[in-house]
Amino acid sequence: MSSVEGFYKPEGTVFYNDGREQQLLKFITTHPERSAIEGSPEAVLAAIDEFGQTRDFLMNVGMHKGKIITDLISKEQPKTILEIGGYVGYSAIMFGNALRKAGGQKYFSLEMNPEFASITRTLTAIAGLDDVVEVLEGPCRTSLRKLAKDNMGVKSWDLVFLDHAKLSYLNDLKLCEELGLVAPGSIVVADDMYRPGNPPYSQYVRASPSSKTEVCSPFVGGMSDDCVSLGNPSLVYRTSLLEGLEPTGQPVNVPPILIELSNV
Ligand SMILES: C[S@@+](CC[C@H](N)C(=O)[O-])C[C@H]1O[C@@H](n2cnc3c(N)ncnc32)[C@H](O)[C@@H]1O
Repeated sequence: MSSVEGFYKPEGTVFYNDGREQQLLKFITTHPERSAIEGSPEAVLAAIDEFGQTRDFLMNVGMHKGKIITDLISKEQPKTILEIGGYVGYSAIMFGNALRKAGGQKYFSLEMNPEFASITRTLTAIAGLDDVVEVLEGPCRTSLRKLAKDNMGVKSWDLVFLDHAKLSYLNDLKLCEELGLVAPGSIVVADDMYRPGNPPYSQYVRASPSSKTEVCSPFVGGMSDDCVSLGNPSLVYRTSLLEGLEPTGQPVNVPPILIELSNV
């Protein structure tokens, strides 16, 4: 399978955690342009894209969908961004850079795989963003509780980017709501809303407080157990679906609706 010029290699059946992430790290740290890459988020992103285009597919948000979100960051000027699902740091570098340019302060990236978290730390340091981007390693539900407890100077997050296990989006958004990490004024961006799609998530962010309360009744006001979150049914989102291209390019028969933007 060959890649289309400017696009990543096709995804394949096995598409991560098969050694390619370590190969990416080596590719960047031994890159012939290494001295030019140092301290430049744009050059690190270009080198990651070069790997995706010439060596192996990477499950990054990619430059096309990424631009939708960097434009949003420039427009909305969040001070804080929380990302769930960091992988090797592509989105943390792209959005952490946009956050810094917009005058923001803190980008937290939650990643449960220790090897991926370590690669993100190394690549964000090479990009010169280690003062902005902080990686929290471990399952996100543990990290979210830690963030809420420690406060980190941030009560609720201005922008939350969901890009981890799609089936967990809704339960983890509800935990963010319960913990007050998502509150009025927050923007929630959810990736991959067409492929593979996420009907329970989409229905929830469009539902009225009364219908959400009805579903939770009689437990509203109580906290969830460790596994299942009830959320905060009183929150109302203004929601829109945005179109973007996958890093591999867009197959003609797949509608390109990929990102869901929800303002509380
Ligand atoms: C699609 S990748 C993220 C890509 C990244 N946002 C980017 O665009 O560069 C999804 C990541 O979420 C992580 N992940 C999945 N479930 C998680 C969880 N419960 N807690 C933390 N990380 C999780 C995976 O290990 C994987 O690295």
